[in-house]
Amino acid sequence: MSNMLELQGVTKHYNAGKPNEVQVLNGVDLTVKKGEVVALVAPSGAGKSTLLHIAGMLDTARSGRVVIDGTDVTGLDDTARTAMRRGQVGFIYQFHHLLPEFSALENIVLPQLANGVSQRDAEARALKLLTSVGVEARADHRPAAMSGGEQQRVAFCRALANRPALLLADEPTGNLDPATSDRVFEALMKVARDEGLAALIATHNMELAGKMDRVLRLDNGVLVPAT
Ligand SMILES: Nc1ncnc2c1ncn2[C@@H]1O[C@H](COP(=O)(O)OP(=O)(O)OP(=O)(O)O)[C@@H](O)[C@H]1O
Repeated sequence: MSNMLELQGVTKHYNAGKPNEVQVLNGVDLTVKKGEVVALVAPSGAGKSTLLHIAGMLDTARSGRVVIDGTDVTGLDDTARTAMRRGQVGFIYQFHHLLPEFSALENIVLPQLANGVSQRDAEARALKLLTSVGVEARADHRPAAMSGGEQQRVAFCRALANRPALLLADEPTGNLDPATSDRVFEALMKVARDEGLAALIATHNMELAGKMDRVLRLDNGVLVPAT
């Protein structure tokens, strides 16, 4: 299996050099292979979001290397990083961030149109994704007319709309009740498997973490296998 995401010796400090300096990442090494779903667990404030932002090129490390699908993105300029992110990375957050004035289907179609896909192909892809997570009956609903679990499944479809190779998720089921969280997670795993994604999923839920291929814990700024 090929490596989709590699972090080598990644460090991150906030307010570097100031009295309120916070050292969050102290040399993170990580490899996620194509088709592998990895759980990231840690107490609140340990640096999970920081790590996901660096892995997804939304933030930069102080030192170390980030390699996505064989490309070292560490030294890329903003334009190249944005292009790489749009093409390769899908994000899901705790809150869905769907566009409120558009339907579920349109929320998944729009990022594809922005990427040059035809309306017809974008709609076909959107419907296929909605069907695979069991919310195709809500295709014409706006986010406000869907349940939290449905909204989150749509957000998941949107993250996958442009066929990213890497999925990064920050507490994707953190806002849902346990039964809904399980359902959304099962859908997420199924599609991740079907599409051969590499995924790094931060969660506080150890039961869900245990269903992934590997569980890593962020401990004092480094990643260790969770026991
Ligand atoms: N822009 C910033 N400036 C200064 N400190 C920051 C900044 N962003 C995050 N931090 C600090 O860095 C640490 C890690 O934050 P981060 O959001 O990555 O943690 P987390 O593990 O995702 O937490 P949670 O589970 O609560 O979301 C925290 O102590 C936080 O206060």
